[in-house]
Amino acid sequence: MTTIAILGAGKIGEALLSGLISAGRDPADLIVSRRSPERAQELAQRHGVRALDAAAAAAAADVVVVAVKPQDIEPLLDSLAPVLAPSTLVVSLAAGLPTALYEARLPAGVPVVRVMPNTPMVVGEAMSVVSGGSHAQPEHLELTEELLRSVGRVLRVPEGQQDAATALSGSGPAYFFFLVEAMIDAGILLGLPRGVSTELIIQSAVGAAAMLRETGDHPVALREAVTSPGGTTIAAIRELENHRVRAALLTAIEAAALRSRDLGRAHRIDGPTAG
Ligand SMILES: NC(=O)C1=CN([C@@H]2O[C@H](COP(=O)(O)OP(=O)(O)OC[C@H]3O[C@@H](n4cnc5c(N)ncnc54)[C@H](O)[C@@H]3O)[C@@H](O)[C@H]2O)C=CC1
Ligand SMILES: O=C(O)[C@@H]1CCC=N1
Repeated sequence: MTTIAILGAGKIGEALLSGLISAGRDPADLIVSRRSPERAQELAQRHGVRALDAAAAAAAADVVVVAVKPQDIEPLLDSLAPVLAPSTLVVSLAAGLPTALYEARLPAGVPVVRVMPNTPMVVGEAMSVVSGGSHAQPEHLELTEELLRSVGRVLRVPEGQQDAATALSGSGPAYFFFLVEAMIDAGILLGLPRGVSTELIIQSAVGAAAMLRETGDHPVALREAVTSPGGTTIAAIRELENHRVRAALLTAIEAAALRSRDLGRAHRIDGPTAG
Protein backbone atom coordinates (compact mmCIF):
# COMPACT_ATOMS: atom_id res chain seq x y z
CA MET A 1 0.00 0.00 0.00
CA THR A 2 1.02 3.61 -0.53
CA THR A 3 1.90 5.37 2.74
CA ILE A 4 1.00 9.04 2.73
CA ALA A 5 2.39 11.58 5.21
CA ILE A 6 0.60 14.91 5.56
CA LEU A 7 3.10 17.44 6.88
CA GLY A 8 1.17 20.35 8.37
CA ALA A 9 -2.22 18.88 9.09
CA GLY A 10 -3.99 22.20 9.65
CA LYS A 11 -7.12 23.36 7.82
CA ILE A 12 -6.30 22.03 4.35
CA GLY A 13 -4.19 19.11 5.58
CA GLU A 14 -6.95 17.85 7.86
CA ALA A 15 -9.51 18.41 5.08
CA LEU A 16 -7.41 16.14 2.85
CA LEU A 17 -6.97 13.61 5.65
CA SER A 18 -10.69 13.34 6.38
CA GLY A 19 -11.51 13.34 2.67
CA LEU A 20 -9.09 10.47 1.99
CA ILE A 21 -10.49 8.45 4.90
CA SER A 22 -14.11 9.10 3.82
CA ALA A 23 -13.11 7.97 0.34
CA GLY A 24 -12.03 4.60 1.80
CA ARG A 25 -8.28 4.99 2.28
CA ASP A 26 -7.00 2.84 5.17
CA PRO A 27 -6.05 5.09 8.16
CA ALA A 28 -3.13 2.71 8.79
CA ASP A 29 -1.52 4.08 5.61
CA LEU A 30 -1.79 7.70 6.73
CA ILE A 31 0.61 9.71 8.91
CA VAL A 32 0.13 13.26 10.15
CA SER A 33 2.56 15.83 11.40
CA ARG A 34 1.97 19.21 13.03
CA ARG A 35 4.27 21.68 14.68
CA SER A 36 2.73 20.85 18.06
CA PRO A 37 3.16 17.11 18.85
CA GLU A 38 0.17 17.26 21.24
CA ARG A 39 -2.11 18.63 18.51
CA ALA A 40 -0.77 16.00 16.11
CA GLN A 41 -1.61 13.25 18.63
CA GLU A 42 -5.15 14.61 19.10
CA LEU A 43 -5.65 14.61 15.35
CA ALA A 44 -4.20 11.12 15.01
CA GLN A 45 -6.56 9.78 17.67
CA ARG A 46 -9.56 11.49 16.11
CA HIS A 47 -8.88 9.91 12.70
CA GLY A 48 -7.18 6.66 13.74
CA VAL A 49 -3.93 7.53 11.92
CA ARG A 50 -0.30 7.78 13.11
CA ALA A 51 1.37 11.01 14.28
CA LEU A 52 5.11 11.56 13.82
CA ASP A 53 7.42 14.52 13.56
CA ALA A 54 7.89 15.80 10.02
CA ALA A 55 11.25 14.13 9.36
CA ALA A 56 10.16 10.72 10.71
CA ALA A 57 6.87 10.94 8.81
CA ALA A 58 8.65 11.80 5.57
CA ALA A 59 11.18 9.00 6.01
CA ALA A 60 8.34 6.47 6.47
CA ALA A 61 6.17 7.60 3.55
CA ASP A 62 5.95 6.96 -0.19
CA VAL A 63 4.12 10.24 -0.69
CA VAL A 64 4.82 13.39 1.34
CA VAL A 65 2.09 16.03 1.19
CA VAL A 66 3.38 19.46 2.21
CA ALA A 67 0.53 21.47 3.74
CA VAL A 68 2.36 24.05 5.84
CA LYS A 69 2.01 27.80 5.27
CA PRO A 70 4.40 29.09 2.58
CA GLN A 71 6.01 31.21 5.32
CA ASP A 72 6.88 27.98 7.23
CA ILE A 73 8.51 26.10 4.36
CA GLU A 74 12.18 26.87 5.09
CA PRO A 75 12.62 24.93 8.36
CA LEU A 76 10.55 22.08 6.93
CA LEU A 77 12.79 21.78 3.85
CA ASP A 78 15.84 21.83 6.12
CA SER A 79 14.45 18.95 8.19
CA LEU A 80 13.40 16.90 5.14
CA ALA A 81 16.55 17.28 3.05
CA PRO A 82 18.70 14.80 5.04
CA VAL A 83 16.02 12.10 5.37
CA LEU A 84 13.95 12.10 2.20
CA ALA A 85 14.52 9.18 -0.18
CA PRO A 86 14.88 10.53 -3.76
CA SER A 87 12.06 8.18 -4.84
CA THR A 88 9.55 9.81 -2.46
CA LEU A 89 6.85 11.76 -4.24
CA VAL A 90 6.50 15.28 -2.82
CA VAL A 91 3.06 16.83 -3.31
CA SER A 92 3.00 20.52 -2.38
CA LEU A 93 -0.31 22.17 -1.52
CA ALA A 94 1.34 25.45 -0.52
CA ALA A 95 0.23 28.60 -2.31
CA GLY A 96 2.86 30.23 -4.47
CA LEU A 97 5.75 27.81 -3.88
CA PRO A 98 7.29 26.62 -7.16
CA THR A 99 8.34 23.01 -7.72
CA ALA A 100 11.84 24.38 -8.42
CA LEU A 101 12.16 25.39 -4.74
CA TYR A 102 11.67 21.78 -3.60
CA GLU A 103 13.87 20.41 -6.39
CA ALA A 104 16.72 22.71 -5.37
CA ARG A 105 16.48 22.03 -1.64
CA LEU A 106 15.63 18.31 -1.49
CA PRO A 107 17.65 15.29 -2.73
CA ALA A 108 18.51 15.39 -6.44
CA GLY A 109 15.88 14.02 -8.77
CA VAL A 110 13.04 14.00 -6.23
CA PRO A 111 9.67 14.12 -8.05
CA VAL A 112 7.54 17.11 -7.05
CA VAL A 113 3.92 17.81 -7.98
CA ARG A 114 2.41 21.20 -7.17
CA VAL A 115 -1.29 21.21 -6.33
CA MET A 116 -3.74 23.98 -5.49
CA PRO A 117 -6.74 22.36 -3.80
CA ASN A 118 -9.58 24.06 -1.95
CA THR A 119 -11.49 23.46 1.27
CA PRO A 120 -14.65 21.90 -0.27
CA MET A 121 -12.42 18.82 -0.08
CA VAL A 122 -14.15 18.11 3.27
CA VAL A 123 -17.37 17.34 1.41
CA GLY A 124 -15.76 15.60 -1.57
CA GLU A 125 -16.20 18.68 -3.80
CA ALA A 126 -12.64 20.03 -4.04
CA MET A 127 -11.24 21.66 -7.14
CA SER A 128 -7.59 20.65 -7.32
CA VAL A 129 -5.26 22.04 -9.95
CA VAL A 130 -2.14 19.94 -10.58
CA SER A 131 1.24 20.64 -12.24
CA GLY A 132 4.33 18.44 -12.41
CA GLY A 133 7.86 19.62 -11.67
CA SER A 134 10.83 18.73 -13.84
CA HIS A 135 11.36 15.24 -12.33
CA ALA A 136 7.66 14.31 -12.07
CA GLN A 137 6.91 11.35 -14.33
CA PRO A 138 3.45 10.46 -15.67
CA GLU A 139 3.01 7.92 -12.85
CA HIS A 140 3.64 10.64 -10.22
CA LEU A 141 1.02 12.90 -11.76
CA GLU A 142 -1.41 9.99 -12.05
CA LEU A 143 -0.92 8.96 -8.40
CA THR A 144 -1.40 12.57 -7.23
CA GLU A 145 -4.52 12.92 -9.36
CA GLU A 146 -5.90 9.61 -8.10
CA LEU A 147 -5.52 10.81 -4.48
CA LEU A 148 -7.18 14.13 -5.22
CA ARG A 149 -9.97 12.65 -7.34
CA SER A 150 -11.15 10.85 -4.21
CA VAL A 151 -11.95 14.28 -2.71
CA GLY A 152 -13.23 16.17 -5.75
CA ARG A 153 -12.37 17.24 -9.27
CA VAL A 154 -8.87 17.53 -10.70
CA LEU A 155 -7.45 19.55 -13.56
CA ARG A 156 -3.87 19.42 -14.85
CA VAL A 157 -2.36 22.76 -15.97
CA PRO A 158 1.13 24.07 -16.80
CA GLU A 159 2.83 25.35 -13.63
CA GLY A 160 2.78 28.89 -15.05
CA GLN A 161 -0.99 28.91 -14.49
CA GLN A 162 -0.81 27.97 -10.79
CA ASP A 163 -0.87 31.53 -9.41
CA ALA A 164 -4.03 32.24 -11.39
CA ALA A 165 -5.57 28.93 -10.27
CA THR A 166 -4.73 29.78 -6.66
CA ALA A 167 -6.55 33.10 -7.04
CA LEU A 168 -9.59 31.51 -8.70
CA SER A 169 -10.28 28.15 -7.12
CA GLY A 170 -7.85 28.00 -4.17
CA SER A 171 -9.25 31.20 -2.68
CA GLY A 172 -12.56 30.96 -4.58
CA PRO A 173 -14.66 29.38 -1.81
CA ALA A 174 -13.88 32.42 0.39
CA TYR A 175 -15.39 34.77 -2.21
CA PHE A 176 -18.60 32.73 -2.30
CA PHE A 177 -18.76 32.60 1.53
CA PHE A 178 -18.25 36.38 1.60
CA LEU A 179 -21.13 36.88 -0.88
CA VAL A 180 -23.39 34.52 1.06
CA GLU A 181 -22.60 36.33 4.31
CA ALA A 182 -23.44 39.71 2.72
CA MET A 183 -26.67 38.37 1.18
CA ILE A 184 -27.79 36.94 4.53
CA ASP A 185 -27.21 40.39 6.04
CA ALA A 186 -29.39 41.87 3.28
CA GLY A 187 -32.19 39.60 4.49
CA ILE A 188 -31.66 40.92 8.03
CA LEU A 189 -31.85 44.47 6.67
CA LEU A 190 -35.21 43.56 5.11
CA GLY A 191 -36.44 42.29 8.49
CA LEU A 192 -36.21 38.53 7.98
CA PRO A 193 -35.16 36.33 10.91
CA ARG A 194 -31.51 35.24 10.51
CA GLY A 195 -32.43 31.54 10.21
CA VAL A 196 -34.91 32.24 7.41
CA SER A 197 -32.48 34.50 5.56
CA THR A 198 -29.69 31.90 5.90
CA GLU A 199 -31.87 29.07 4.56
CA LEU A 200 -33.08 31.15 1.60
CA ILE A 201 -29.56 32.13 0.58
CA ILE A 202 -27.81 28.80 1.11
CA GLN A 203 -30.43 26.88 -0.86
CA SER A 204 -30.29 29.53 -3.61
CA ALA A 205 -26.49 29.14 -3.73
CA VAL A 206 -26.69 25.34 -3.86
CA GLY A 207 -29.43 25.50 -6.51
CA ALA A 208 -27.50 27.98 -8.65
CA ALA A 209 -24.32 25.85 -8.41
CA ALA A 210 -26.26 22.70 -9.34
CA MET A 211 -27.80 24.48 -12.36
CA LEU A 212 -24.40 25.65 -13.54
CA ARG A 213 -23.01 22.13 -13.32
CA GLU A 214 -26.01 20.11 -14.48
CA THR A 215 -27.36 22.23 -17.33
CA GLY A 216 -23.97 23.26 -18.70
CA ASP A 217 -25.67 26.51 -19.72
CA HIS A 218 -23.64 29.70 -19.82
CA PRO A 219 -23.90 31.81 -16.62
CA VAL A 220 -25.14 34.74 -18.70
CA ALA A 221 -28.05 32.64 -20.05
CA LEU A 222 -28.90 31.44 -16.55
CA ARG A 223 -28.86 34.99 -15.19
CA GLU A 224 -30.96 36.29 -18.08
CA ALA A 225 -33.58 33.64 -17.34
CA VAL A 226 -33.97 35.13 -13.84
CA THR A 227 -33.99 38.73 -15.07
CA SER A 228 -37.53 39.71 -16.13
CA PRO A 229 -38.06 42.92 -18.13
CA GLY A 230 -39.02 45.68 -15.70
CA GLY A 231 -38.70 43.19 -12.83
CA THR A 232 -36.93 42.87 -9.49
CA THR A 233 -33.67 41.25 -10.60
CA ILE A 234 -32.69 44.00 -13.05
CA ALA A 235 -33.24 46.57 -10.29
CA ALA A 236 -30.63 44.72 -8.21
CA ILE A 237 -28.26 44.16 -11.14
CA ARG A 238 -28.25 47.90 -11.86
CA GLU A 239 -27.04 48.51 -8.29
CA LEU A 240 -24.34 45.81 -8.60
CA GLU A 241 -23.10 47.50 -11.80
CA ASN A 242 -23.34 50.98 -10.18
CA HIS A 243 -21.12 49.69 -7.38
CA ARG A 244 -18.66 48.15 -9.86
CA VAL A 245 -18.93 44.68 -8.36
CA ARG A 246 -17.68 43.08 -11.60
CA ALA A 247 -14.62 45.36 -11.68
CA ALA A 248 -14.01 44.71 -7.98
CA LEU A 249 -13.95 40.94 -8.62
CA LEU A 250 -11.47 41.33 -11.49
CA THR A 251 -9.16 43.47 -9.34
CA ALA A 252 -9.56 41.27 -6.26
CA ILE A 253 -8.71 38.06 -8.09
CA GLU A 254 -5.76 39.72 -9.81
CA ALA A 255 -4.50 40.80 -6.34
CA ALA A 256 -4.75 37.21 -5.11
CA ALA A 257 -2.69 35.95 -8.07
CA LEU A 258 -0.02 38.61 -7.49
CA ARG A 259 0.11 37.64 -3.81
CA SER A 260 0.58 33.98 -4.78
CA ARG A 261 3.48 34.96 -7.05
CA ASP A 262 5.04 37.04 -4.27
CA LEU A 263 4.75 34.18 -1.75
CA GLY A 264 6.86 32.08 -4.13
CA ARG A 265 9.39 34.84 -4.75
CA ALA A 266 10.03 35.28 -1.02
CA HIS A 267 12.12 32.08 -1.09
CA ARG A 268 15.48 31.82 -2.77
CA ILE A 269 15.72 28.66 -4.81
CA ASP A 270 19.30 28.06 -3.64
CA GLY A 271 19.02 28.92 0.04
CA PRO A 272 16.98 30.24 2.93
CA THR A 273 14.57 33.11 2.56
CA ALA A 274 15.98 36.61 2.43
CA GLY A 275 13.37 37.67 4.98
N1 LIG B 1 -6.89 26.99 3.71
C1 LIG B 1 -7.12 26.90 2.42
O1 LIG B 1 -8.24 27.16 1.93
C2 LIG B 1 -6.04 26.47 1.47
C3 LIG B 1 -4.73 26.40 1.87
N2 LIG B 1 -3.77 26.02 0.97
C4 LIG B 1 -2.39 25.95 1.38
O2 LIG B 1 -2.28 24.98 2.39
C5 LIG B 1 -1.24 25.34 3.28
C6 LIG B 1 -1.77 25.27 4.71
O3 LIG B 1 -2.83 26.21 4.86
P1 LIG B 1 -3.85 26.05 6.05
O4 LIG B 1 -4.21 24.63 6.20
O5 LIG B 1 -4.90 27.05 5.80
O6 LIG B 1 -2.92 26.50 7.29
P2 LIG B 1 -2.96 26.03 8.82
O7 LIG B 1 -2.20 27.06 9.57
O8 LIG B 1 -4.34 25.69 9.21
O9 LIG B 1 -2.12 24.67 8.79
C7 LIG B 1 -0.74 24.62 8.67
C8 LIG B 1 -0.23 23.58 9.65
O10 LIG B 1 1.16 23.38 9.40
C9 LIG B 1 1.74 23.01 10.64
N3 LIG B 1 3.21 23.14 10.52
C10 LIG B 1 3.95 24.26 10.34
N4 LIG B 1 5.25 23.92 10.27
C11 LIG B 1 5.33 22.59 10.41
C12 LIG B 1 6.39 21.65 10.41
N5 LIG B 1 7.67 22.03 10.26
N6 LIG B 1 6.09 20.34 10.57
C13 LIG B 1 4.82 19.92 10.72
N7 LIG B 1 3.76 20.76 10.72
C14 LIG B 1 4.02 22.07 10.56
C15 LIG B 1 1.09 23.92 11.65
O11 LIG B 1 1.19 23.39 12.95
C16 LIG B 1 -0.36 23.93 11.13
O12 LIG B 1 -1.11 22.92 11.77
C17 LIG B 1 -0.75 26.72 2.90
O13 LIG B 1 0.46 26.59 2.22
C18 LIG B 1 -1.84 27.24 1.98
O14 LIG B 1 -1.31 28.08 0.99
C19 LIG B 1 -4.08 25.63 -0.29
C20 LIG B 1 -5.37 25.67 -0.73
C21 LIG B 1 -6.45 26.13 0.09
O1 LIG C 1 -5.26 32.35 1.49
C1 LIG C 1 -4.35 31.57 1.19
O2 LIG C 1 -3.18 31.96 1.11
C2 LIG C 1 -4.64 30.11 0.95
C3 LIG C 1 -4.24 29.68 -0.43
C4 LIG C 1 -5.51 29.48 -1.20
C5 LIG C 1 -6.53 29.56 -0.18
N1 LIG C 1 -6.05 29.86 0.98
